[in-house]
Amino acid sequence: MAVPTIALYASPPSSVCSTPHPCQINSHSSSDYELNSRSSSSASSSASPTQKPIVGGLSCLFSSSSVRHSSSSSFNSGGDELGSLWHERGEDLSSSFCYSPYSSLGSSLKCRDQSPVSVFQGPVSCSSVGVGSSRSSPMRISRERNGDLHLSASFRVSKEGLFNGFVRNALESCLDYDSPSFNISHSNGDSSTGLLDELTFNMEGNFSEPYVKELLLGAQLRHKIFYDEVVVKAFYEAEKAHRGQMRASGDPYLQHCVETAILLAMIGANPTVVAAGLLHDTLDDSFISYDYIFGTFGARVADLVEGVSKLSHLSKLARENNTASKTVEADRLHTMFLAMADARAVLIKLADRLHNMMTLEALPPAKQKRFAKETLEIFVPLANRLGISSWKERLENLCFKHLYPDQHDVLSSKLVKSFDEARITSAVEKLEQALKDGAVSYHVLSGRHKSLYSIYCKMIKKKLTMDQIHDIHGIRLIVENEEDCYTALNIVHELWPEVPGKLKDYITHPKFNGYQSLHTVVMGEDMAPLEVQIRTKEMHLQAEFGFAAHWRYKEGDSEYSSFVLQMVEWARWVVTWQCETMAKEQTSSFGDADSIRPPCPFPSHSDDCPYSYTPHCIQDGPVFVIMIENEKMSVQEFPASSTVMDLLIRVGRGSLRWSSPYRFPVKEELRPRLNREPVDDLTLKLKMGDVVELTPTIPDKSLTEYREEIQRMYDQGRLAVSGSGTASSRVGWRS
Ligand SMILES: Nc1nc2c(ncn2[C@@H]2O[C@H](COP(=O)(O)OP(=O)(O)OP(=O)(O)O)[C@@H](O)[C@H]2O)c(=O)[nH]1
Ligand SMILES: Nc1ncnc2c1ncn2[C@@H]1O[C@H](COP(=O)(O)OP(=O)(O)OP(=O)(O)O)[C@@H](O)[C@H]1O
Repeated sequence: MAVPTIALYASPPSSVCSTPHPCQINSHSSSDYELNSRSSSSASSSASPTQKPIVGGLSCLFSSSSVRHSSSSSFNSGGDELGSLWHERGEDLSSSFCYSPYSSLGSSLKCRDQSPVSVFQGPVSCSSVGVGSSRSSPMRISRERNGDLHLSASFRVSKEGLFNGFVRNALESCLDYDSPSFNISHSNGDSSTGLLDELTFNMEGNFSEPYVKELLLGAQLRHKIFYDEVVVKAFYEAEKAHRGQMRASGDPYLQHCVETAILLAMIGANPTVVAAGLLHDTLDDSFISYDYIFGTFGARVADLVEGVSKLSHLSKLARENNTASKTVEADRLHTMFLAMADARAVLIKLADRLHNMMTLEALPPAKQKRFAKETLEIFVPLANRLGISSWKERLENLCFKHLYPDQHDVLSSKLVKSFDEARITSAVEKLEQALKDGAVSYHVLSGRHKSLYSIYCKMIKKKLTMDQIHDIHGIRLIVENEEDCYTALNIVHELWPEVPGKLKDYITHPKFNGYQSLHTVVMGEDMAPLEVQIRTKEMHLQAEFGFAAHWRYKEGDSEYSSFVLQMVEWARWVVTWQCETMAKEQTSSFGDADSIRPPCPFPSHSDDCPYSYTPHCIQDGPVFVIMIENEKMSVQEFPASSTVMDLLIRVGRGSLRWSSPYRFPVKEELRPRLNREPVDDLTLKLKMGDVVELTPTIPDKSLTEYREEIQRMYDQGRLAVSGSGTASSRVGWRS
């Protein structure tokens, strides 16, 4: 059988996988990589596990046909062109896998009342187990030291164990994030429960179409948060706002809002965030105003929706200007996204994009590629930095599929044979028993499949065939102390034969970034390679949050300012806090958090704490602003307290003509615009995420004068008006 090769011609972002962009490697160059796989045609028809539609929490979504609403019209979102999409498949290939050691356990896990889960990338993650064999969710597996195997719940256990101390302290400093169900801010800054009364309304009769009710009931089946009064009310408002609007697929626009909100609920977002998720497009795409949302839901929801709208605007600007294709600017963009908006607005934007990517099929191929490229450049790094590994992997895999369909098909067909969920499950069980026998206690024992895109990047980066990648199946063990690491390593090597030359002792010889862990590769079941990582909880914290944080490791050799690091760290805390606290009722029964208390409590780290951050870094850190000059967009970095004048000076427009109070351009058209408003005061301080537009350089005449001149020319007959055509085609120069 002919061995297909991967043609390498497109570009994953260097900022995410520190892999050379495939586009930097010529197609069919010497670095073509053999996959030893079946042909891509057979790939596409085979039932690859990688081709299972992976929908995370969406696996038990009601079928779109049940809510299909016939209309041929489509609505184009203002904030994000993708807003006009919806595809009834609603799900797509992801190389995240759901594997369940006990099928009965797996099938018994219902999506209903899905517990919120932490969003952190880490040894374990979860989302609901698919209902029905063909729909599985991204999933990792873990075992606690008490031996209980957890699927969704296990995630909570490990994170609770590792981070509860941080979270508990974070709670005290982040009261701002309380659910509006209990605490809604009024415009005067007061908080009260007064609005709750207003929120009570009769759902019956509010919905003009039966599908609307079905949508809500479907969401409620998926997650109990959709019974929350604020969420139901947001659903109702979103329905009113988007009534009659359709996606390109012909499905109701509301469905996209609901699915975005479900994605958020599945990672543990609270009612405020889920409500904002439902309303996320209303400012851009409907008659609803900020004030209305503010008055109806309070400041928190309104600010989040506004934050998402701003992010949509910026991402559209970036997409149109291809800004994020430049590494430095992309990096600034990512930081700006995190810094300018509440991290939860970024979460909502990510959920919105994930659902849009899952339904990309409705767009023409050229647009699919454009959005996939932007997603890889902007949104995947954001998900990576926030530590939402399940979304990151799904976004990556979807981008991979649209940007490099041939490579994707080849690789996924190969993986039909390689991925073996049961292999990891059985390895986890075997090691667990051996650890018990050897009296080695542990905090977390977890396993994961490497994602399709991650495998692809690694093949390219290291010039490997797929068979040479040894960590497609991996398990990770977190133990109490260093001694246990080595004891556990011996146990692993007694269980399975070691692959020579693959043992790495980063405990005795830490990596330059401080990363510590023991790595070994063994020949596991069926003599397939299995990577085992063993570390202590402190080493793990360092690997997740410290200098050796996984997101930085994945982004490669980029240099980050301390500001960038602080922003990312802060955003990660906020997001984790958000999701952890929402799971309070779930977490109480799990784990002994105190046994793994982090070195110092969040948010007041000690000076030398490796996980420290400065909460108010925004005030001293640089400011990133979007500058649009001659219709070109760039992301500029300025020191704190810089003004509009500083920006003008940088671009060579800070001449006396601009700065003198007497010679400030009188004409509005000639003034720089700050967030769409003409600037009167050039000493205005720039803020993170500001958009500064510079008008075309017209040295002496204002646009008004030009208009007057054109009018004069017209009056003098130098401008001809043709007798036919549309208004826009009627005026032309007469030679
Ligand atoms: N967080 C974090 N994880 C790391 C770091 N370095 C390595 N890892 C993890 O350890 C795994 C294997 O790293 P190594 O044993 O050094 O292997 P390698 O030389 O990069 O290449 P392979 O052996 O081909 O995987 C990676 O896939 C990561 O999961 C780091 O600096 N930070
Ligand atoms: N052996 C393992 N057991 C459990 N989780 C792992 C293991 N190796 C990596 N992970 C986790 O799996 C997630 C996905 O990692 P991924 O496989 O994409 O990259 P990586 O293994 O960290 O790096 P690379 O591709 O450079 O080898 C990360 O959260 C990572 O920490």
